[in-house]
Parts: sequence; C-alpha cells; structure tokens
Amino acid sequence: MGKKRAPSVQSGSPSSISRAIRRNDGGDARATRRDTAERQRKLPLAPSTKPISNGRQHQVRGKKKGKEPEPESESEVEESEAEDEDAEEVGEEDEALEGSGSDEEELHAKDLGFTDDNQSWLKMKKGNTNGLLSSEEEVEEEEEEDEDDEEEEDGEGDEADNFMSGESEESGKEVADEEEDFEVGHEGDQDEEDEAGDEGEEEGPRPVAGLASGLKERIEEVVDILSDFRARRKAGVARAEYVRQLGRDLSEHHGYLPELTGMFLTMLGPAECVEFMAANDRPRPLVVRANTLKTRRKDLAQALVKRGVSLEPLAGGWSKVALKIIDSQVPVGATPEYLAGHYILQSASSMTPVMALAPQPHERVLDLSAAPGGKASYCAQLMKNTGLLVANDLKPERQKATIANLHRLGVRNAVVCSYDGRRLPSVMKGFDRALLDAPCSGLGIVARDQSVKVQRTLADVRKMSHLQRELLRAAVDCVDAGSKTGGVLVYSTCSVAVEENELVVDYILRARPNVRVVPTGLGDFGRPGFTRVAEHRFHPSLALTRRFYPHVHNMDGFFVCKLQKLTNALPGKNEEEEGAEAKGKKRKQMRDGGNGESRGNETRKGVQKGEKGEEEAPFRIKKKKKGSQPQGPVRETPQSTAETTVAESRVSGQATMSSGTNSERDGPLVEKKDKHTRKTESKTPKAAGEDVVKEGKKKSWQSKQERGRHEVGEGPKVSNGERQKSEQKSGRPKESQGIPVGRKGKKAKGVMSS
Ligand SMILES: C[S@@+](CC[C@H](N)C(=O)[O-])C[C@H]1O[C@@H](n2cnc3c(N)ncnc32)[C@H](O)[C@@H]1O
Repeated sequence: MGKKRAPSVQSGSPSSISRAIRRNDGGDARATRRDTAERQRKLPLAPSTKPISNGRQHQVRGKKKGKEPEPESESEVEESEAEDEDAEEVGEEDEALEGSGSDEEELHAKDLGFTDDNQSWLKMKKGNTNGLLSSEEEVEEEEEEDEDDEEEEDGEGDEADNFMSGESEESGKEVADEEEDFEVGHEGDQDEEDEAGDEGEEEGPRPVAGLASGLKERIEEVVDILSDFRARRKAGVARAEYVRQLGRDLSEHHGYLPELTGMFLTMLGPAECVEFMAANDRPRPLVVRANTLKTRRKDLAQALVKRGVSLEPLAGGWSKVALKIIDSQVPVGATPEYLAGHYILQSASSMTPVMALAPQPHERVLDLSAAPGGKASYCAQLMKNTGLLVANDLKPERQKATIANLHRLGVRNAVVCSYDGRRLPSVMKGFDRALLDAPCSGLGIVARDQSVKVQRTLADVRKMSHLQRELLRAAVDCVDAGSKTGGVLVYSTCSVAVEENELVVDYILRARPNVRVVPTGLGDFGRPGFTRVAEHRFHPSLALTRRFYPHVHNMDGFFVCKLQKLTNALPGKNEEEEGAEAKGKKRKQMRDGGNGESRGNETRKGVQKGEKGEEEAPFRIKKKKKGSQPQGPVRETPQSTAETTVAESRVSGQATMSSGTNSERDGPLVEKKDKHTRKTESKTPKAAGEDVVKEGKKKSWQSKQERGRHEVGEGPKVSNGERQKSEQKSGRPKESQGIPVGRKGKKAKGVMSS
C-alpha cells in the first residue's frame, strides 16, 4: 500500500476531485505522525469471558492497573445555532464503544485480498426476537382514524408541542392523563379500575403513604406494585400516584430532570425505565472497528493481542469487523495500529446505520452530518474507496477531525464540505444513498455523558426534532430515486426520544410521500420502532425501524430507519409550497393508502405526465445563491492543498496534546475505560429490505403497495449475501458515476480543500 500519496480527502475543483478519486494509493502514512502522546493512558477493562486466541498468539488477560475504568469515549454535546433556526444541536461523537460490521465487510475484505476466515468468530446466532412494544398489529382501525385527525391538525411543530407534555389538545380523543401516558405501550399495564382513584392531576410532591422510606427500596416496591397493580395496590391509591412517586424517586436516584424521567417512563414503562436508567449509569463496552481498507480483523486482533489487549468479537456475530476490547495493557487509542489507521474506536450502535445504508462500491453517497467521520469512514470502507463519498457537516471546525480521521484511515474517495445540511439539495443532489446521522439530544448516550441528565430538556428535544425534520427532508431530496443501485437513505440518532425518531420519520412520510420505510437489513437485531406511544399513532411501517437500548443490547441508545425513495417527484407541490388547505387534503390522500399509496401509477423513475412536482435532475450542483452561503470555510485557492495539510496537522496536534484522547472524536477527547462486559443481545442480521424494495421496483405500483403492506412486521427475506450479489450485479459502471460538478466547471462551494 501507499506507493504514492494522494490526498485522502478530496476537494477543490470537481475535476480535481474526479482525478483524485481515481487515484489509487494508500496515502495515509502521515496519519501515523499524529496523535501520539495524548493517548498514553491505558484502558483497564473487565476480564474477558471469551477471549480471542489465534493459535500462535497468547491472549493477554488484562489486569486491573488500579485505575477505575473510564467510559470508552466521550460524548460530545454541542450546540449550534443554524442561521435561521433556533435549533440547538447536540452533536454526538460516536466513535466509542461497540462495533459492528456486516456481510458487506466480509465481501469487501475478500475483494481486497483480505479474508477473515475464523468462522468461529463470525458464526451468527439466531437470536430470539425482541418483543414488539408496539407493532403493526397494535394499530387498530380507530387508531388510524386518530392519525388522520392528527394529520389534519398538525403543523410542523404541533406534534412536538403535544408530545409527552400532558397537554394534548386533541378533541374527540381522551386526553392522555398522566396515568394513561405512563401505561401506553406496555401490554397488561392498562388497568381501568384505578380511574376512580385518580384524583391527582395537579403536581406536587405528595409521597404515597406506606411505602419504603429508602429511595432504592421504594423504587423497587413501586415497580413491583405497578407490575401487578390490581393485586398489589394499596386501597385508595391511584396508579398515577404510584407512577408520580416513581418518577420523583427515579429522578432523584439517578439524577435526571424529572421531565426526562417522565418521558422515559412514558416510553418504557416503570420496570424497563428503571433498567434503562440503571444501564445509563454503567459504561458500555469499548469496541473497535477494523478498517478493512488497510487490514483484516483477524490480523488486527493478533496485532492487538500481542500488545496486551484482550478482546473478542461481538456477541451474536452480527459484525465481522468489530472487536470488543475487554482489557488492555496499552492505550487502545494510541497503538501503532491505531495510528496507522487499522482501526477506529466506534460504538456498535454507530455502526448499525451504516450497515443499514449498505453503501456499495462506485456509488455516490452523501453523509449530511458527518463530523467527525466515524460513519463516513465506515461508508468509505464498504465502498472500497471507490465512487464518491461526500462527507458534509455544518461545522467547519468539526470537519477538521473528519479530515484527520479520513486521512488516518486511508479514505480516498471522500469530499469533505461544510454546508447547512438543510440547504444541500440546492447545492447537490442525485446521490445513490444518503445518511443522516442527525444532530440530536444525545438521550441514548447518557452513559457517555452524564450531563445530559440535567442539561437536556423536553424543549431541547422539541427543537432537535424540528431541525431533524428539516434535515431529513433535505436528505430525501438529495437522493436520486432513479439510482440503479440505491435510491435509499438512512436516518439515525443517538437518542431514544420518540420525538426525535418515530415522530420525525412519521413526519417525513407525510412531507415526502415519495419515500417509504423499508427494513433496515439488520434483521431482528434491535427492537422495532414504536407505532404507538402516549397519544401518538404512527404509520405501521415504523415497526420496520430499529431501536437499540443500553439495557437491552448493552449498546448506546440508537434509532435507525431506512427509507426508500420511490420517485424523484412529489405527487403534488412541495409541502412547503402548499397552502394549509392543500396540505390537509394531500395528507389525507396519502394516509388513505398508507405511505404513498395514493400515488396512483407513478413509476419509480418519474411521474405521470401532467403531475405536479419537480423532477430532480441527476447529480448536479447548483450555483450558490446569494445569501445561501455554506457556513464552512471554502478553501478553493491553489494553495488549498497545503492549507489542508496544515489544518490536518493542527488537528493532529490538538489531539496529541490531549492525553489519552480518542481521536475519533472531535477536539480533545477523553479515552474512557470500561469494565462492563455484559454481552449484547445481538441478533443475526439477515435482512435485506433493500432487496425487497428492489424487487418491488420492477413491478407495478399496485404490487409495491401490496408488498409494502406485507413487509410491515415481517422478517427479512433476503440474505445479505444475496443482497450483495444483486446490488453488485446492478452496480453502475464507473464511467457513469456522477461527479459533483459546478456549472461550467466551477468548483463546488463549501468544499473543503485538501
Ligand atoms: C451525531 S453527530 C454526527 C456524527 C457522525 N455521523 C459520525 O458518525 O462521526 C451530528 C452532527 O451534525 C452536525 N450538524 C448539526 N446541524 C447541522 C446542519 N444543520 N447541517 C449539517 N450538519 C449539522 C453537527 O455538527 C454534528 O457533527
């Protein structure tokens, strides 16, 4: 590798981007010059239960070095004001804990001449299916009606305003009182007999009499009572009183803002909420992702074992590139292998969106919010450094870390730029795939950042939800539905809040009825998304989305949704352009047939003549309008290459100075130790929802509708291997790859130079 060195992050003029993309070198050795002294700390971790032993290598079981384990990674919570938005962003830095991989990785490795043939590592377990908290079946006719009602009334922020607030204004529907809220989604929890006793609508710390005085004991006691309320309740005490008591106690015990506890209770129910909060007080395992652009997992494992790292593959075998670090004699973020870009610290949860996206070689892939590049680099890995990866992020300063990481990992097919993601469709579109790993509240990564417990509010969650909707709209608009290989996008967050997840997806199904939810391809790994929670009733296809929880999967809380774009045109004017009247009509129309079912006989590649809606041109970059300047610095001068090199060095320098950092993260990072070795409840990913969709593309719209209905709640139908084959067969030839080209060869604005 690395006969000659090319910039791993492309920029400048489109033609130079194009040229650079075609270069074929390893060019990342310089990454090893960076990030050294900072990572001198060790990562004492819990003892291995299933260490890797590769025959010749003796596993070194880690010994505690007298230091307390640190969380694997820092969770960065950052806020940004995005020009016209008050949306507070909370950026997750998610190269940390567990890892994942995919069949794509294996295939990729083979193509590169790397194989990971230790099948015992990779054997997938058929996991039991996690129970659906809410599923298609749960959505009844009357709920559909409720949905329609909601649609009629909603504005962009209406749902948000009502959500979890206890301020539902829905008429004709029973107002969700606290008692009801806390029970939604938990089968068997809904008792009617307590209605009479529920007089406690007004808030106030009125302790339920007769309960244990100790906090912990009282929590246990109340959970126990609520688990069989009818039998265990004290006479005259309403369920709501117990729930309120529990909320207060949990908030105090775990140190959360009460409103957050209320949200979790609503979503998870009493018993599970307790587990969730307890899990948030434990660190997640440290996981690394082998960078198959440079090595194979087996070789990496051997090298790390030699250095005194105790590791093992992830439980369930769902990743072929991830290694869980059990213990280490050396700082995992500062080994020569790390510095050489042979791996990245990345949480398992963080890998799932990329697995779902399944970017293919030679495709054009967009990561709308890429910094610091954890998922983008995984995309490049799956793309085998071919095609084009546009790694965008609002914040130029965060993109320095992206550039550094992409360099270190030997990524050569990336363009790094810095636009407000919401404006990207006016800059470039026509991508085969897009990833929106959205800025979020970080309510899934509390274990990494305990400050979230008191700093995040429901108001923040609402703000994030608003920004997320706008970004998701943009993501949809950037994707080319006519892509021969893709036409898909993935939406993910590191939040467990319904408002940032299902509500956002439910919104996009209305705002962009030319998309539909498809299986993630992660099989039964993860829990299905909610289709109902509190007063909300979501489209049944939300059950195809996946949720990951710390207390269930021993992973960061994460949400993953895969969407297929069916047509480039909307069956009507863009929502933004519509008047309120038309809005309601269209929504009703869409809803009547489920997601997009009212789209008549549109074909996937376009719309029927006479139908309104903009047909998107294939990949193009529009000339930037005045006033829509990207926020990022645009280095377009001939000196830009040198500048970026310097910038990169500066980034490295910063990282180097911050001792023990995890350089996957932006800015000074704290490498955290972990002794938590609980196994994940990983399930075998065997789905290929995309295949199902692809198959659907060939058939009539009506057939698609039928199939769409059939897919909901149904397991995956096609193996990843089959998906790979089918996707690769249809892979577009290199010549036809679109390269972002500005008008008359002008450079793309916002592109960071290298
Ligand atoms: C969860 S982090 C992304 C992590 C990244 N995908 C990774 O795997 O390394 C969210 C990112 O969204 C970025 N962001 C926030 N608002 C944005 C906007 N309007 N447009 C584009 N990116 C935005 C933040 O700067 C932050 O880096």
